[in-house]
Amino acid sequence: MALIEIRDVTKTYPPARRGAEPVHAVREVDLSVEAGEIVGIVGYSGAGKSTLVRLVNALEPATSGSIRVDGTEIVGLSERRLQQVRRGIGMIFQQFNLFTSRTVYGNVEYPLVVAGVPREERHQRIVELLTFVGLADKAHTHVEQLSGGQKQRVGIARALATRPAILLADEATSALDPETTVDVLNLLRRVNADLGVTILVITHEMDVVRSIADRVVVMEAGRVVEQGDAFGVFSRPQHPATQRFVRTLVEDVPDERTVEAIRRRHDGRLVTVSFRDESVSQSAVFAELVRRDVEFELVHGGVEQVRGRAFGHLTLELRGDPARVDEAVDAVSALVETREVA
Ligand SMILES: Nc1ncnc2c1ncn2[C@@H]1O[C@H](COP(=O)(O)OP(=O)(O)OP(=O)(O)O)[C@@H](O)[C@H]1O
Repeated sequence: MALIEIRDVTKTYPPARRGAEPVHAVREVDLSVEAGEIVGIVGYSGAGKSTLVRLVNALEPATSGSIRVDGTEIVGLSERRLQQVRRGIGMIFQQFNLFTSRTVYGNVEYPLVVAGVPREERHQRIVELLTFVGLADKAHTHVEQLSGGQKQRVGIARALATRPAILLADEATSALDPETTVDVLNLLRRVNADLGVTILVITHEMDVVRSIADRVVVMEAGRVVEQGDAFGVFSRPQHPATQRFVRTLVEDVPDERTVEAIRRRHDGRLVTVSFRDESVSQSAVFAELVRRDVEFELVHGGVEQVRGRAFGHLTLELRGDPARVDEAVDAVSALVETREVA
């Protein structure tokens, strides 16, 4: 059985005032998360991501449906039992939510004190955690003196203190600069690989999902509109919301207006080459062109990597002897998906 099983879950908030409509924050969501996975949940603001996370860690009750965490049904569970379930779930936030008046040590110690861990054992655990997140030398620094990236490391150490099986990261890198984001994502990857923690990453940044998620779940207006393994979702996005997200990373095939603009500067034959299979490299495609003396220029698009596999679309202008260009297009079409641009 999956570590987290969400079945037909709906969360409806009552109308804010009389005569207003109720808010359907999460609607009929089905989602399974296997132990050891890193799952990225993406969606624009208001899609229902944070609400879904609050339902999973039982900060709020679902209106209907079933949520099982490690086999325990949490919908309708008593507060006392919910506390036990919550202990198995760590959480990190965009704004870190640390105690600013305490030291790094004090922040990581807090959940251990709450869990009743004796002082000596607490100390060992804190040293171990701070070493793991690379802050052993900052134990006695006040968190307000730390950089954003360091604060999130403290957040991660604190979230892991009681050895949860699940870590929920709600926009955990959204307040960080790109370089620090990479560091924190690398740390999360180690949390997953070395400690076996299952991670749910909630974000509106596709780049974050691309670099860390095994599986992607796309939400819109409270619903899960698409989900699948990361490469599949990135290389063949089906839902318009997913397509919009993927376009934030790589350009799609050119639309009509783009083609018009390209045509103003390029009168050669235009072909879009789509990379959706890691076994074919760009250089293999280019070699087919070069071999036939076909000159080519990249006029639109780009290729990105997800977990080491390339995806994306390149629109090329091809010039040369027409028969050789035909031959080259046939050869390239045998390798990858191609499309003539009218
Ligand atoms: N406590 C609440 N009471 C009423 N409506 C709420 C409450 N919490 C969230 N909502 C509404 O539910 C919808 C989903 O919000 P949610 O915060 O889950 O979205 P999100 O995808 O996490 O977006 P963001 O990243 O902006 O937080 C929104 O329309 C929001 O206004």
